[in-house]
Amino acid sequence: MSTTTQAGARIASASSLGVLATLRRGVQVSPEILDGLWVTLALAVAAALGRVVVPIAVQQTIDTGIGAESGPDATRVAVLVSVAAVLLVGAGLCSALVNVRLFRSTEAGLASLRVRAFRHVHDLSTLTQGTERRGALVSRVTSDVDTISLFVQWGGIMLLVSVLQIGVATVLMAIYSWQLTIVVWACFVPLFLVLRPAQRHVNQAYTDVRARVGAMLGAISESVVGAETIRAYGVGARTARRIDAAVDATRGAMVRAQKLVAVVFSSGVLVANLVLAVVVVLGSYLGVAGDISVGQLLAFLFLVQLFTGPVQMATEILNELQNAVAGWRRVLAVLETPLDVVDPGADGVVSPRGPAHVRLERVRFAYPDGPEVLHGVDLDLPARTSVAVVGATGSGKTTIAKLVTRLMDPTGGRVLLDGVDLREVRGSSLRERVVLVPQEGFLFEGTVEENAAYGLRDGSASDDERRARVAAAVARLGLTDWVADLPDGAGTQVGQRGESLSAGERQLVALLRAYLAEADLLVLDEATSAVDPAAEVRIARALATLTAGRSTLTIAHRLSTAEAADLVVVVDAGHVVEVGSHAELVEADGVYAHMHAAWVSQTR
Ligand SMILES: Nc1ncnc2c1ncn2[C@@H]1O[C@H](COP(=O)(O)OP(=O)(O)OP(=O)(O)O)[C@@H](O)[C@H]1O
Repeated sequence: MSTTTQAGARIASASSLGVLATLRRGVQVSPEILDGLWVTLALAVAAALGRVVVPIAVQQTIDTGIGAESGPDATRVAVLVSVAAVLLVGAGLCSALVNVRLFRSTEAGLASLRVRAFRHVHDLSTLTQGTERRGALVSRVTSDVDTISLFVQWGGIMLLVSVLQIGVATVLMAIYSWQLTIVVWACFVPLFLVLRPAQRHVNQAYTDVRARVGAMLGAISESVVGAETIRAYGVGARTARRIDAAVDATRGAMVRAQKLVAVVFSSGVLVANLVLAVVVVLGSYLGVAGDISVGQLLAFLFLVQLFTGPVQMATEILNELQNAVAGWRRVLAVLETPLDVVDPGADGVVSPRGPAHVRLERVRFAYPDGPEVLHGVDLDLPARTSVAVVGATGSGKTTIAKLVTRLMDPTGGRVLLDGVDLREVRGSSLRERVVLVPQEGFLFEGTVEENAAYGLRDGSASDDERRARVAAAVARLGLTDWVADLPDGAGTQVGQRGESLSAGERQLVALLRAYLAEADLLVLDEATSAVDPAAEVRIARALATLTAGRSTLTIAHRLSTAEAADLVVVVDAGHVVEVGSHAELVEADGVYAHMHAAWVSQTR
């Protein structure tokens, strides 16, 4: 047994790009974030410049107003204060505008990122989706995008303003006293050097946090979806323990990340206070020596605070940045996961409607990371024929059905629809011609009628048309009595996932849906859930009408279905071992004949 390829791409836990490459790629994916960036930047520069108004005003007021050589000059003080007030109001306005503009552009960018990530998740085959827990996948499109939004709207602008503020403060400080400026930088440079490796640890810690949050959401959503089974088997305590462990792991990861951030933050505060003390002492000496005026020293102290503020904030910004980069990496990993079932789109062949003929040629298949489960299957399913696939559990029947409906592609060989490889058929055309009716059709919250109408291909049909077509299908499948007996007829609510209906009723809705789809080939995974005899008769009658004159491939769990089929295909451990009519196969006295004999002796 040799497997050359494997089906389904795995969704990586995170993209492997570095911080800058992640940001660059993130912006490429959501270019709306950059909309009007230059104006926003100009406003941010104005807002940052506004921050030095106070130190300059203080210095000017003291040195040239109050402490003027010719005595205090009240007019000059008044002018200085008025100009400073106007500039401060202007800077405040710029700052508000920056926030509004950033909020608008990032929300637009992130909304489109969410939509794109969701579409991509949707386009991934069920096989690829299955490589990650559903809840964790949802968290990539929701909470991971939120972390990006937090950073871009707050951290991003703070980063920008901080860098500008440090630059402007440095220039002004150097004008007042280059000696003290060197001292300030000399104290902060080591801090920057320490921050760099710390940043890598914080980065790792936040990647861990995002992964744990995803795992936690996965565990929680699984326990909500599987609530009935959990209750039925009384495994609530075990499930609770699993969730507790996931919550605890998330808490642990967060605490670890926050501890790192706290250490970095405290060292920033410590250095900032140290610098202020050093500047006061050295500044006093320089003042006595006549190298700096009182106004300049006071202004310098203000500037030191302007300088240290962003440096301390840098740790918090770093925090947000790491969180955002970790989130961005996880979202990008989804977008970078290649589609394994690629729709050729407009380049694809439009398969003409009419009786469908399917051929499988040397089809091989292996699930991701699994052994080969189909070993070179050859099969011819003529048009307008009802085919029943039978075989032991795990023999590969469902796998064949998924390949014929192109929920996944074979890892070897090809599946042909009217002579054309399914990989070359346009997705919309394939969906029009081939419909899979799963054992348990998923019902959406809504009415019986709305759920049946999911089968309709014409999305533009009006409500009245839809209602009329559903009613016609109900009549055609002989379900008028059943619908009339429902509490609100076709308008009866099915509840979440159809849980207000019985298993048999859910099957009827699924059959209505399949009938409305008007497919040329129906692939039916026969329901195994037992229903009462009356429902059984109703389902059988509806099925007979649904399949009449159509090509059908049924995964038969009951041999009565095989008895009624035109052709029976027997699958055993990934090989097709017999093909023929029921009578022929019984006559041949092979695998099928023995299965049938065993079944007859048990049931009749
Ligand atoms: N998603 C999956 N990932 C990995 N292995 C899988 C997956 N689905 C099925 N398999 C394996 O592939 C083999 C064939 O499975 P398949 O579902 O086609 O069997 P089946 O004949 O339809 O069985 P049943 O009658 O129980 O539905 C089995 O060994 C099964 O364990």
